[in-house]
Amino acid sequence: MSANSTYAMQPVGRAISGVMRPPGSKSLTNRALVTAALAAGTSELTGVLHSRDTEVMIDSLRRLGISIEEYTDEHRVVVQGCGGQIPNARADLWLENSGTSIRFLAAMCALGPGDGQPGNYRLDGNGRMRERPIDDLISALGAMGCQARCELNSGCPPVVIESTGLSASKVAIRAEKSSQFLSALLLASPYNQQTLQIETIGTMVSEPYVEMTSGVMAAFGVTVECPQPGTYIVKPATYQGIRYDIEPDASAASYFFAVAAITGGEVTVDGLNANALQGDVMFVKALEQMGCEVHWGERQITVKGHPLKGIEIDMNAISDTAQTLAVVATFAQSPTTIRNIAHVRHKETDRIQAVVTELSKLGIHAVEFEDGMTIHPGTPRCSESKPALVDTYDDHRMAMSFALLGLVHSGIVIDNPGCTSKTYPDFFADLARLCEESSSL
Ligand SMILES: O=C(O)C1=C[C@@H](OP(=O)(O)O)[C@@H](O)[C@H](O)C1
Ligand SMILES: C=C(OP(=O)(O)O)C(=O)O
Repeated sequence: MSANSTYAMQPVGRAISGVMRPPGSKSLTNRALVTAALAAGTSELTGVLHSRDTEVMIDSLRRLGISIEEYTDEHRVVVQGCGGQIPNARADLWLENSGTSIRFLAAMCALGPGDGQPGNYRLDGNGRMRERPIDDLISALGAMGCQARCELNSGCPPVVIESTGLSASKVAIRAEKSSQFLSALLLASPYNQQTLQIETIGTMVSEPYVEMTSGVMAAFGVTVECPQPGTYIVKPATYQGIRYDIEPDASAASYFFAVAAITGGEVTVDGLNANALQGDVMFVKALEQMGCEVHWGERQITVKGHPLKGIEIDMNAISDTAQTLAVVATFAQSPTTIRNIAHVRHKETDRIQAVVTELSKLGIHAVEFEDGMTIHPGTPRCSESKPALVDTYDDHRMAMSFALLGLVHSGIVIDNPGCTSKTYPDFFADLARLCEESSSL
């Protein structure tokens, strides 16, 4: 799909049922790539996501001198770890608009080449990335003994890191804008020269992602102690190369669960369960509150759609699914209010503003407030003969969530559908396949 194309959705006119397996988790793929790159020995990662966010990570790790073999058709990569000593002392890295990549790699670069010589690295991204904050992480890395700065003094990328390594016993990090700053520090922390105590300042957002980070680190042999909320202790250690299997992406799964919710069908997502490392599996609890039936299996989760009622919900912990829920909310019998997601204004776009703007353009009543939005039930003011173009703001989650509207209502056209390549290049093909297979059930 070219950047300028559009995708005209076709309403399905019936309940959609079926089984889906979304591609591998972006968050787990990018964590596992970093831990495998820093490990001693070889790692084999399976269930890997191949998308722009993981491509920029892999390309950057290679520029740092890490050897990575990709077997794209098998969703598998083999990584030769560097044991914590970055092979190349200089590199220019392009992270496009991948928050996980730029933040995790900034902390990794701060480890330097490990031979006493300074490493010199520059990390940059696209126009939107240059508006996404990173200064809280840069300050923490600076306090741990490296020269780290935002090149344009904007608090955002580009970032320049000069470092001979990290050595600190204690560091504080703000995690009110993004949990990725803390995750980045944790991922690099086993190679800090002393036992490191990290304290978070302020109220942390997106907390399940920090547990995910500890979970991946544990799989590669490093323990994160958490003696009390907001305190993390990591001892000097070396990740050990392993074979590691990545779960399907739970945020991507939210679109398929939503299909069941809005069409009254039954959709099963394979490869996820209540023990998943991804907090976003809990999106189905929001659907349950709205009236859906949820079955938690050992290796799958099923959502069955029923008439929906509006809810009040705090989505701080699962904010990547807030746009999905906002679209589902238009199908409910009463309004839904989503709160405590002010941090989503710093993502691929200002997601609160984008959702409210696009719903309002469609004639659906939606109200924006500082940390969330209220969505009223409604039907888009468009039809086959009078289609409506939904702006997606180069945000994959705007495209994937607003596509749902077009499964039920006529005339929904998604602008720049190719933006899903950030995390889910085959999204529209997979959605069409689910609908086709459902008709033959
Ligand atoms: O650590 C991660 O893998 C992520 C953390 C979240 O970001 P914030 O912590 O910035 O909310 C989430 O939105 C993002 O898609 C992935
Ligand atoms: C916010 C997202 O990504 P990132 O922060 O990794 O760019 C996302 O995938 O929704």
